[in-house]
Amino acid sequence: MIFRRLCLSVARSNLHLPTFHKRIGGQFTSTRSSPTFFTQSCYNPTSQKLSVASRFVSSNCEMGDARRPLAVPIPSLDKADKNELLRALEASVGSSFSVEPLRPVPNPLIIVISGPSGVGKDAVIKRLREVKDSLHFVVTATSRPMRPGEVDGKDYYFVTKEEFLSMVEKDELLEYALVYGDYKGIPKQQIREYMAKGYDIVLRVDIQGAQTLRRVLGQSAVFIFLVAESELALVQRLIDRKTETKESLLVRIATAREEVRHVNKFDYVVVNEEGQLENAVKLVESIIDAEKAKVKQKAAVI
Ligand SMILES: Nc1ncnc2c1ncn2[C@@H]1O[C@H](COP(=O)(O)OP(=O)(O)OP(=O)(O)O)[C@@H](O)[C@H]1O
Repeated sequence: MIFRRLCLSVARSNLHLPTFHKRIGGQFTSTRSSPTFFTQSCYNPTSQKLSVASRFVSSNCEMGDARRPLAVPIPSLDKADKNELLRALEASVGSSFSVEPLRPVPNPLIIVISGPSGVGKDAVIKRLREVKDSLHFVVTATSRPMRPGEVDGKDYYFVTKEEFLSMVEKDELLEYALVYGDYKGIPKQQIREYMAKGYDIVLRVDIQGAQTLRRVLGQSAVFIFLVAESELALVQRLIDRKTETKESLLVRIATAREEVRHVNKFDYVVVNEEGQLENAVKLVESIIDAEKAKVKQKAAVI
């Protein structure tokens, strides 16, 4: 009888080998252990007897797999050495504890930062650059003249109108627009390259650009609308920047009035309050962190 039971155990164990999960190149694979690797026994609470199928897993247990008490002795928790305890627990549950991250690898994220002229998009991005290193800030191509202090290839790619139109022709831009008489556009190749390296991508666009990107990317990107605490604060900021003529100042103010109405097309709104740049940056960081922690990840394809 005992011999028959042992044979049954052995035969069944070949169908119920413990499965070990390994991750190779971002994919999960399952590997079955060799039947000689594993030792487990089964406790029969009714008879108080142990039936041991040495060196094999027995599927002949009468209790649920996860909760059944096992014959592998677990040392006392307050006295045992941690490694010894871990080994005993592994033997009891039937597999070694994996060091693979339990969180799935997050997809690269595209973050679109937009808002009216003068609200502080550049200022927020400049600070984000300093505090968060997993981000790639896409360098926009523009046909507008360089402002004092700006660096070609860092702040923008400064190109002529002809060069810009040639990029449009070759479909090299994700989005482009004519803004206050100058072209601005986002090179696709740069995004692809950095997403492939695992970076999250930050795009800085005006409202017009954000609307186009929403059409192109839909819900596959995160859209953040930056606002000042009031219209007055925004105008004062533009005046203080001293980059505008009287005419362009008036155009920017009129445009800003229209633009704030588009806030409901964005996913998040962040107030960049006077003297509180740091708070705005922190909120943008938190938005990115929360998006990266989402179970259902966005998956942008450029
Ligand atoms: N929280 C803040 N408090 C005070 N000043 C700020 C704040 N944020 C930005 N500024 C200043 O406001 C001015 C406008 O900011 P910035 O140039 O970053 O705006 P922008 O949205 O990028 O404008 P544009 O779209 O016209 O390029 C700058 O002089 C900047 O230093």
